[in-house]
Amino acid sequence: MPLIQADGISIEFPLYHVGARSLKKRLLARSPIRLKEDESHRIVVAALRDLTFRIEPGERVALVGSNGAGKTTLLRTLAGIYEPVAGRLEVNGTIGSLIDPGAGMDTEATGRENIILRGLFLGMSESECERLAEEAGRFSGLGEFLDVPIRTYSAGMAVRLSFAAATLMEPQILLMDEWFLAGDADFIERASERLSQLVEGADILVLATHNMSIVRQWCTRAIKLSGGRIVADGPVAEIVEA
Ligand SMILES: Nc1ncnc2c1ncn2[C@@H]1O[C@H](COP(=O)(O)OP(=O)(O)OP(=O)(O)O)[C@@H](O)[C@H]1O
Repeated sequence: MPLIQADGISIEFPLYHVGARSLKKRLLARSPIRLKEDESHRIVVAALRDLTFRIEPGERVALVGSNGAGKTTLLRTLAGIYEPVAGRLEVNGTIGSLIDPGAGMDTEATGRENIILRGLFLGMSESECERLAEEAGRFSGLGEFLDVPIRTYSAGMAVRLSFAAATLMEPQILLMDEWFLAGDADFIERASERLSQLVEGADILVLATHNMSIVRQWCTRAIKLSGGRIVADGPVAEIVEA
């Protein structure tokens, strides 16, 4: 059964450039909450602090909170990109991740090659992968750029390809950062039907966003983060003011 269970998870990022004692002292004096010294005497950013929650099948969860609250860090942690320094995280189910465009892709390979590699990794046949790559190319509108290395893509082109790649599979758990919902109007219009299918097909949605109308439209529950902690968790109507 798809499920996310987090028990007291914390994420810290070491700031390697802070060597000088005077700078350390100044940083710690200014921000005693988010910045701290770890046991190896490194200054670290406490990005997520002691989070405990459980997400069951059928739940569509919005991660809300101001800039730097920890939303993207939590999404990346659920995707397995970051490892908690403390606590226990269990994520059961296949994951579809619309967090960082181009993540998990080979930048030297072309868009087509990346789609084919992903399909093969998912156990599809070569001919099926070829067909999906064609379809992804059509859908993303990349045209001849489908056959050039993705390191040459613009940010918008990388989003289009990542979106097409993510919709090739039907994940049980869909993790999404709101800027995947941004982009040029023409693409969003074409993508919206596919996005709805993707969301509807997933057992669990976790979406990080600042856009409260998207939260009301898509989500059933909201987890509000502030300073890396959970400060509220409940039905959207309770957490998000009208
Ligand atoms: N790679 C990193 N190295 C150091 N600090 C980081 C890193 N990634 C995030 N942080 C810090 O972790 C904290 C949480 O950042 P995060 O990007 O998760 O916030 P957010 O809620 O997604 O913000 P926004 O709404 O601005 O996207 C911030 O203090 C940020 O500076």
